[in-house]
Amino acid sequence: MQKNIKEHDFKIGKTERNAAKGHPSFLIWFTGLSGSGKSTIANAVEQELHQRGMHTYILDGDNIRHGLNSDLDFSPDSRTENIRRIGEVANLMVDAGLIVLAAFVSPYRKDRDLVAKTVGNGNYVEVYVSTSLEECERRDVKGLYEKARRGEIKNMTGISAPYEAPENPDIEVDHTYSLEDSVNKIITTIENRIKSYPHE
Ligand SMILES: Nc1ncnc2c1ncn2[C@@H]1O[C@H](COP(=O)(O)OS(=O)(=O)O)[C@@H](OP(=O)(O)O)[C@H]1O
Ligand SMILES: Nc1ncnc2c1ncn2[C@@H]1O[C@H](COP(=O)(O)OP(=O)(O)O)[C@@H](O)[C@H]1O
Repeated sequence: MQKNIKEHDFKIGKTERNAAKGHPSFLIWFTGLSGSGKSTIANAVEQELHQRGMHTYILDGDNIRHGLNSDLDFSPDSRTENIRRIGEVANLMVDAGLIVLAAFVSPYRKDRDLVAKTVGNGNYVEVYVSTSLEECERRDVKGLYEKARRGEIKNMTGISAPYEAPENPDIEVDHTYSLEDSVNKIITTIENRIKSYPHE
């Protein structure tokens, strides 16, 4: 499909852009059930990074499922395509020099693995928000679980569609963590990650 396409050798690359911004760029991927806290935690982590002068961007359902992926539903194939496209977008943003925070249910392990491969494993930090289904249902932020239990929503993750938990996430937080504790745990890991990058 991609025959006859040759990449141009541009002179300004990720290395130059990271040097200009003063920090490395990578992807922080939040996965977990609906209502587990992905967006809330990603938002708080972004605020913390922003305060430290870092260049960030959040990808989540609001800016992706209403726009780029508005043609996709919640069937298994659509979810896979949703995550594949998001991985490609995140890769461009990481290449552009941003610390990207992505908050998606992303229920399939193979799809998350593809994202990690797309951005490069060294540029992928997986955060598993492992809040239990029971707690997510208790919160029922959007009323989706109640509808799913009534059979009004098909393919609801955790009820009538699968969620494959990460086997080896870089970070795991759940509802026993306060928001502040979750943010601190993630920021500590990110800071260590940044220190381990070669100074460019
Ligand atoms: N069937 C079903 N299953 C799960 N979630 C559903 C469903 N229908 C709608 N929603 C709402 O859509 C949000 C999940 O979208 P994602 O793009 O993150 O899903 S996925 O990664 O493609 O599985 C999810 O948002 P969050 O609550 O922010 O996770 C839900 O609000
Ligand atoms: N410790 C916590 N960490 C994150 N969110 C929490 C916590 N305790 C309660 N919440 C609430 O749970 C809900 C999580 O919703 P949201 O962040 O939209 O989840 P998701 O993006 O995974 O669907 C929010 O209303 C948030 O205020």
